[in-house]
Amino acid sequence: MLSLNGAGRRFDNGTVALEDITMTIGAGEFVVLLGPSGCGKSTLLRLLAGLDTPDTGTLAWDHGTKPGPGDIGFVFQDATLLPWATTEQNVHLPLRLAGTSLEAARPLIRETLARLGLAGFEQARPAALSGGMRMRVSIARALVSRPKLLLMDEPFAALDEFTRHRLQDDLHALWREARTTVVFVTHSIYEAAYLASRILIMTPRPGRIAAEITCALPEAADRRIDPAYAALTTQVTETLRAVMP
Ligand SMILES: Nc1ncnc2c1ncn2[C@@H]1O[C@H](COP(=O)(O)OP(=O)(O)OP(=O)(O)O)[C@@H](O)[C@H]1O
Repeated sequence: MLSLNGAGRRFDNGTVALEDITMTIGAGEFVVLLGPSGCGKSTLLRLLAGLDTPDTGTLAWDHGTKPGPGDIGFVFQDATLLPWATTEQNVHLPLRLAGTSLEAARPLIRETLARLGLAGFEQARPAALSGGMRMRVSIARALVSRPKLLLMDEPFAALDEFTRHRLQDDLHALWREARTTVVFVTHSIYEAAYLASRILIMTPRPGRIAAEITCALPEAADRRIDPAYAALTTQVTETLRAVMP
C-alpha cells in the first residue's frame, strides 16, 4: 500500500525524531510499532497520516492507494469525543464534515455502532459512558467512513487490563472480518504480540526500526493462553533485549 524509504524527521529545535526509516505496509496488514516512550512512534504516524512530511527520504503510496478525504482513520490514546454530543453525533462527525446529513448517515452509523458493541447507546453522551465505551465510540468514529488505513496511537494505554483485553479481542475480530489496513502504536509487548500480523521494533533517539517480526499466531479459540502466544512474547522480549541501546 505504501512505503517509506530512508525517511527522517528533524524538528526545528534540533531533535532528530526519526532517522532512515525504511518500511512498507501491505494492504490488509496489522502492523504494530513497538518501542519505548520518545522513540518517534507518534511522529511516524503523523507522517503516514500526511499531517507532517519527512525532511529526508520519501513516502510513496502504491498506484491507486493514495488516500483521499475519509480514507485515513485516526484513533488517539484519549477518545477525544465532543462532550456535548451524543454517541451518534460523535460518530457522524467525519461524515458530516464530508457533507452527509445525519439522516442519510444513520444506517451506516447504526451498523458501525452495533459492530463495536454500542447498540442502544446511540443517544448517550460521553459523560454517561465508561472509558472503554468512550474508546469504542472513538474507534467507531474512525471506522464509519470505511477508511483504507486505520492509524491507532496507543488507543488502549489508559484502560484497565480487563477492558483492554476485551477491546483487543474485538479489534482483532473486526480486523479479521474487514481486513482494514492498521498501523497500531504501543509500548506493550503483550499487546503487540496479540494483535500484530507484523511487529516493527523502534529504538529511541533518533527513532529507527531496529527489528521486524512476522507473527503467525493460530486463530485458536483463546489465543491468550495458546503456547504459540507465549512463544511469540518471548521472541519479542528477546529481540527487544538484543536491539535496545
Ligand atoms: N514538534 C516537535 N518539536 C520538537 N520536538 C518534538 C516535536 N514532536 C516530538 N518531538 C520530540 O521527538 C521525539 C519523538 O517524539 P514522538 O512523540 O514521536 O515519540 P513517541 O515514541 O510517540 O513518544 P510517546 O510514546 O511518549 O508518545 C521526542 O523526543 C519528542 O520530544
